Amino acid sequence: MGKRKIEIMDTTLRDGEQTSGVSFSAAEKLTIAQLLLEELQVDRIEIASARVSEGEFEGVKGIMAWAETKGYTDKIEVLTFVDKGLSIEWMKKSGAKVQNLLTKGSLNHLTHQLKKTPEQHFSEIAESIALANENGIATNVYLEDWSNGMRNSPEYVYQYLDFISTQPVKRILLPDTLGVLIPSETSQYITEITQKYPQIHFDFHAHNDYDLSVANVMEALKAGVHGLHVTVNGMGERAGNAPLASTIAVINDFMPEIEIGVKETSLYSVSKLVETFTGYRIPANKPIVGDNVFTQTAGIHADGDNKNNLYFNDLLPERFGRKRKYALGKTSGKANIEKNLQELGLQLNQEDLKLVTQRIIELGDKKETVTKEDLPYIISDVLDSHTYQEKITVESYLLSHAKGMRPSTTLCLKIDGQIIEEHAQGDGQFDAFMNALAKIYKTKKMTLPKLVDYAVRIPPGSSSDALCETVITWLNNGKEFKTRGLDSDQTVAAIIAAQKMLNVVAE
Ligand SMILES: CC(=O)SCCNC(=O)CCNC(=O)[C@H](O)C(C)(C)COP(=O)(O)OP(=O)(O)OC[C@H]1O[C@@H](n2cnc3c(N)ncnc32)[C@H](O)[C@@H]1OP(=O)(O)O
Repeated sequence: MGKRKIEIMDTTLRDGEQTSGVSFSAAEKLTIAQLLLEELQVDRIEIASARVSEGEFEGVKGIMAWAETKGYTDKIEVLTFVDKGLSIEWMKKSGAKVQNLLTKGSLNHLTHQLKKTPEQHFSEIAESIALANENGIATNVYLEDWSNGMRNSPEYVYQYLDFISTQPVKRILLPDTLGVLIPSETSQYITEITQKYPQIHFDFHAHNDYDLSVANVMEALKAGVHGLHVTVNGMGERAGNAPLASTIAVINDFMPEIEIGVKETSLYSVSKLVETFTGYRIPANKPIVGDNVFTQTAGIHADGDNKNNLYFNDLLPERFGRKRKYALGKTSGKANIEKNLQELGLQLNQEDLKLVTQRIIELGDKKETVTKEDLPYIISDVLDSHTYQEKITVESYLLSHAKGMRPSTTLCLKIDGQIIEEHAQGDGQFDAFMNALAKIYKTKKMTLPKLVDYAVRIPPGSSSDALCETVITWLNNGKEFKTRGLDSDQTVAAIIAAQKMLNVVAE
């Protein structure tokens, strides 16, 4: 049996823009429209609600001017209202050619919001459709609140469907407006409708209020719908719509009877672009597109991947233009570290690997993850520290930094088994630390090297809580040398570097 072709309609630019706080500029709408249709190759897009604003009008006009040059005008839709021709007038001026007319799919909404009878509503819908036709505009109809309509007023829904099936409409759009359906109900309602009206094209429009949008989409497809509405990153009013990326992956992996034309490899880049335009951050654990979803954290998983990719599933990151990562942290084992070393082209012997692993676990106790970019710094830090014997140790310290007061440090230093405590102020916390150190060295009649340079680096691509590397250049008896410290706190990293300096000089 041949595959059943399904239309994917992306409504990021209409329902996705109903995410609280999100508003696309006309230029952003055009860029996203172009990517959706040409890069991802979705079948149709809904780009605006009519009459919303001047900016929205300009956005639609811009997209329609581009669509004309490409022959895409019948793929681009605008949500309109039953409003005595106001929406049609707006569409005409903008150049849009397909209206998605918002009509009432439940008696509750019809009675309480529009305060009309079904007969009045149907007559006004027929007028809107006729007017659209006269103006060369095709019509799809939304049955708003259709899912509650099926639950509470099914006789009205069927009365509506009997009426609309006599009208020149292209598609009927069935929205679960409030995201209240569970999969078994979706299956039941859509099966009833598609069997009763086999000649009609139905789209299903899910919302994610119970996190059931993709499950409902699967049931809707099995029950015979011909199209689906989705948004990039699952954006949309309240909990959003069915997310494009997971919907596509689920269809490709679990529904071999369905054919879709969307390109999986472009899902991630489009998702990131929409994230940038909206400022609406993708949760790290969002399937397919979240930062963490292709990262193995547990040591046993990394080990299993070394042994025949035991912890892979069918969602291979490369399908979506992404790469698998192995996190470094307290749940790491040697395998995680080896995987990262391979990527960096580095090799360690077993003893050094153990030391580096231990250090990463210690760091993981302070910070959730250590990045691959941290690794070279950690290696040089760990391998440096076991090249000399520590004769002098910083036993404890108290750093203080308060508004209106000079930074100060209380320091306990252990020199040849003896603990000495000093307190000093300074221009910053590390300066205060060095001043306390100088006092101790003066008491012990020891010479302290001079600090000649202090450089702080964070590994490239790191976030604000990343490890920080401090490299200090010292001058001792006319010779310069460097020590480095690594920690998530900059002052602590400098203190680690200073402790190394004390031991280098003491050798
Ligand atoms: C499926 C969905 O997500 S539905 C989302 C639809 N999109 C939007 O609402 C976003 C765009 N909306 C807007 O910009 C504005 O609400 C407008 C331009 C449509 C109307 O603005 P206003 O005239 O200020 O009315 P307001 O927003 O207060 O109320 C909505 C009006 O639309 C009416 N309405 C509700 N559904 C429909 C419908 N399907 N067709 C026509 N009118 C409708 C309401 O009854 C109300 O009319 P009333 O003031 O006469 O009682």
